[in-house]
Amino acid sequence: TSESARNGGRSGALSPPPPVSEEIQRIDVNPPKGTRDFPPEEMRLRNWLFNNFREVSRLFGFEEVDYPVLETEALFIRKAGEEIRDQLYCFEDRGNRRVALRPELTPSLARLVIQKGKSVSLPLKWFAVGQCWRYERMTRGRRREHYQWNMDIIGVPEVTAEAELISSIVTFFKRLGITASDVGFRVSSRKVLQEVLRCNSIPENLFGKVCIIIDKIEKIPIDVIRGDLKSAGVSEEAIEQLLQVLSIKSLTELEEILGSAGEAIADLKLLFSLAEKFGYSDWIQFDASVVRGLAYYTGIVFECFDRDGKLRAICGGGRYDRLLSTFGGDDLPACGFGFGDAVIVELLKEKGLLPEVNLQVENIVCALDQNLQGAAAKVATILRGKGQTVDLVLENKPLKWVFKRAARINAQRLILVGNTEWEKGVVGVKILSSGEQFEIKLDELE
Ligand SMILES: Nc1ccc(Br)nc1
Repeated sequence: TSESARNGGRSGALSPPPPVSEEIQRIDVNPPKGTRDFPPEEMRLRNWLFNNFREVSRLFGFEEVDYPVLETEALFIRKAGEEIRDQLYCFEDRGNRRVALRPELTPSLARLVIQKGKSVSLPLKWFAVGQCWRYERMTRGRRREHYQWNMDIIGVPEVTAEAELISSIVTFFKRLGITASDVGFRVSSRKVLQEVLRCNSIPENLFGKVCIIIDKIEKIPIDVIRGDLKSAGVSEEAIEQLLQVLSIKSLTELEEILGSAGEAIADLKLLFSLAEKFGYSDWIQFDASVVRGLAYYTGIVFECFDRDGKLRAICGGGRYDRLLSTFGGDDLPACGFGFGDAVIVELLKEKGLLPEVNLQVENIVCALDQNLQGAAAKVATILRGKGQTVDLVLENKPLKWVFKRAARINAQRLILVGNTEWEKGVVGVKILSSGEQFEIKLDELE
């Protein structure tokens, strides 16, 4: 007919086939460079990890918060030469606003605390698990996103806050089977550097920049460190004193050099005595070379390392008492940590501690005849109403197929809805592990 002729010989077709030149190109089905998909198995491991983050946070009485992954770029513009700034995933949006995918969560926390102002009572104990981003120009194949667990205490100037945070991380490690033989915390205080800079009349506004330069001390040659410090405006004498304090190996030695009057010594001595009370003395050690790579830390800083020395820092944190005022808010004492989702998984693999997180369904429900699909749906609904997990077979499939699916989803029992049984008000049950088979009344199902 003329219609079928118009449709390339296919009668009834609604529209002509696309002209050959508009063939649909297959899109790249991989996620964007540096990002990950989480298919079911990977998502089960991620949920297991994040549930441990959340359970520890709950044990410590922390409240969960969250913020947009997209923030104004200004929140992350700091002039201390941090890597996190160099790799900011920033762009101009369609409203010509400068925005950025957050590289960390702490500035968002500071923004929300300022926004809440006097309406929140201190101390705040907040936690978040959020995706953070970076954009590295030369894509060394490194990831551009990861998830970070953060716990922060706002409003507590005492070192008890830092001691509590380290305790929460130790609690997390213990839950996963990680011990003080596997990992340790290197602890110091930036007040050590602050006291050296003050003694040498180095302007306070250089403090952040000096810390960022010193944080690279194990990654770049010492002469480059000296050069960078000199260019930043630090005197030769101050540079030598800085490098000297960084090599101090004990609190006793530190006290000899700085004297016992300074805040740095007092904070560190209190932290180590609290560690004793919390029961995690075996997990922490003083290490004057720890500065951490974020400009806003002002006091205690710590990072967790694997004792085999194979991995990057597992987590890190510290006190940041002056962050809020950098956003125009009133300063509040604050401390917190960030714990990424990548290195910890590498550590668990190393230690053989990755959990078996298999899919587990209690029931697979199947109609033996197509006319019983409604009955099967009713059985599934009854079970689900009792809190049972149910995989309902949605198509007319042979039993062989059903048994294969039952095995794949690791179902505990197969519920068969057949005509004869249904007329008697019962269903067939097969316990898949034992093969035991029986009938049961609908209202006795549980
Ligand atoms: N800050 C940051 C963000 C994303 C990744 Br991956 N690593 C560090």
